[in-house]
Amino acid sequence: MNFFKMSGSGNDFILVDNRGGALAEIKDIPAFVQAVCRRKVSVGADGVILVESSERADFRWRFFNADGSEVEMCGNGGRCVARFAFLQGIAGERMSFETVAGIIDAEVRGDVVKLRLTEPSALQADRAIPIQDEMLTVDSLNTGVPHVVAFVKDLDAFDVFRYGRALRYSEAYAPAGTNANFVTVTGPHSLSVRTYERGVEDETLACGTGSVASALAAAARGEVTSPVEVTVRSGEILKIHFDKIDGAFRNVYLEGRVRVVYEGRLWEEAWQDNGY
Ligand SMILES: N[C@@H](CCC[C@H](N)C(=O)O)C(=O)O
Repeated sequence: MNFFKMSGSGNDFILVDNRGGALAEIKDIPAFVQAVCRRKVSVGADGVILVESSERADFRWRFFNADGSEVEMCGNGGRCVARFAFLQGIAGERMSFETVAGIIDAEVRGDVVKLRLTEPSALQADRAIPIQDEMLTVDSLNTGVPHVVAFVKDLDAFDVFRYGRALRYSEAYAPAGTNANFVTVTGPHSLSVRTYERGVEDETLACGTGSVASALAAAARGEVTSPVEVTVRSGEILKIHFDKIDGAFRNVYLEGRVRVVYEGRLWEEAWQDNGY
């Protein structure tokens, strides 16, 4: 099975063109995803992206987190799949693709990809969530997948794993759970963000929809205005553009660099008997 390994600002993915049935022999796709995403004994990735045919857009995708869960959307994965589709001749520089969250428009310019995301949900501000013996105040919104955003003073020293995991499994967000973003505002158009991702169950080096959620939460507080540059854990910068119309966020774009790491052929040993 041929595949690409790509990185969207540090969020890394395995991409397979499944339009011709490359995965037809795989009976349990979530188990396959868990196996190939396992680092050190297989390819290793934060998720797997399957490109399939669509009657409504240039293609449709299925997006799986590393734990095998299939979710509605992924911003960095969406940027990777757009460049993949362009490089593979599946779509031109401007394209649209179908996701569970809705149709996403994308534009590829060299290694920079810009997505127009679906409309975000209304933001719910200042909810106090109990975490062991403390309360953490968060904003929440859905930018394709669910996110909470907490503003913190010392982002480098912050225990993203501990608080992120507690929020992800908090009863307040059950049963779906949530991704959790920790944010410091660094200027009127800039933020630093660290994200604990549901389905990876760890901090990742970048999260596109999380960066967007963070920018919108900061804008709702009047701390930033569009465009917003978000520095993610990898050190790369994601650019977020949006309009704020009567208090609601519209025309939300996510832009940044996408790297093709390698292309190759998966051997069966990549997903068989490697611990799953
Ligand atoms: N990394 C992604 C988000 C992927 C999905 C997320 N882990 C979830 O389960 O909601 C992004 O770049 O947006």
